Amino acid sequence: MTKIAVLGAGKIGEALLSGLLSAGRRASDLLFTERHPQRAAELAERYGVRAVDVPAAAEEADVLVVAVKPQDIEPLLDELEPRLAHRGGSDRPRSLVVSLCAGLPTGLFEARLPEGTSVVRVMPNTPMLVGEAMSVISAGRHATDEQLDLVEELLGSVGKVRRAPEGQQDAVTALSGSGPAYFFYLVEAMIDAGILVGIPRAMAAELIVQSAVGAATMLRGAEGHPVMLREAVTSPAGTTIAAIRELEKHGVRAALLDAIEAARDRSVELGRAHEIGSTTDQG
Ligand SMILES: NC(=O)C1=CN([C@@H]2O[C@H](COP(=O)(O)OP(=O)(O)OC[C@H]3O[C@@H](n4cnc5c(N)ncnc54)[C@H](O)[C@@H]3O)[C@@H](O)[C@H]2O)C=CC1
Ligand SMILES: O=C(O)[C@@H]1CCC=N1
Repeated sequence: MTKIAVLGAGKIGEALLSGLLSAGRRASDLLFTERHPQRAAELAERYGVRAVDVPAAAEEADVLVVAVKPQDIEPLLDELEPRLAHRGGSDRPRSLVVSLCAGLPTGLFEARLPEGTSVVRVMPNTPMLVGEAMSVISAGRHATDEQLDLVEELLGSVGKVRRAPEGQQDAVTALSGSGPAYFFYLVEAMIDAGILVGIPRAMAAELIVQSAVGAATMLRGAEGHPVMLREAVTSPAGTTIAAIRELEKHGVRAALLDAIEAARDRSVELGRAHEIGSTTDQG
């Protein structure tokens, strides 16, 4: 069985470990590294997965999933490079490197890791925790079709997967990578509105969350385009159109366009901060 090591077990790293276990992968086929010992101990206890250091991960794993913040990538690459070079000298195939890092191009990994290292860039999202991730994958220069198939299979066990050219990854990051946060933000604001119109918080939360689940299920089903679904809720001289007028007046649609464009731009900036010779802020 393919052995997978998650390098950096924060929010998305944990979501991946948890999702792979729920999908039936054996704990003994998973490893992780985590620089905070207390966090490492908690996760090892919770999931029964072994915490190791980077050299052990590079030695044992077939797939190395990089899940540290883009700002933390440099020291990790420094640590990984000699280990992958060492493994390249043995009979075993070199590990496949899968990056989940927002903004970082496959070219960065290829430039910093031993010549010929296969890299796949992935933008997942946190619904991976419940087997409902949306992941978009792009091959680096040396990744083979078989390696891309392997990554697709891995991520397919924790949600939906699409392939896209790497040039689209910054936009993808802004849409589906960050996307769950926009929905959580909306739900939070709608619950507050429930309080404003006199509904107790717990009940407001139940009404809104179930409406979100129902709406998402309809969107995913055969029912059609979001405009048609919205029109079906919007009665002449009714309540919904009164609300929509306010949303339009407050520029919510324009705010979403600007927000997603800003997220795309930030992803590009995170990548640029790691260009060779760059002195720009990496935060
Ligand atoms: N949180 C999200 O919704 C998504 C995050 N991502 C990407 O995933 C990556 C991780 O994001 P989060 O999980 O949110 O961040 P996080 O900060 O929760 O997790 C990163 C973890 O890596 C550990 N770490 C840092 N350097 C390390 C090293 N050298 N060795 C071992 N462990 C190390 C940190 O202690 C931390 O626990 C980022 O690059 C982000 O762009 C991608 C898609 C969605
Ligand atoms: O906010 C971020 O930078 C990460 C990438 C996509 C979602 N979370």
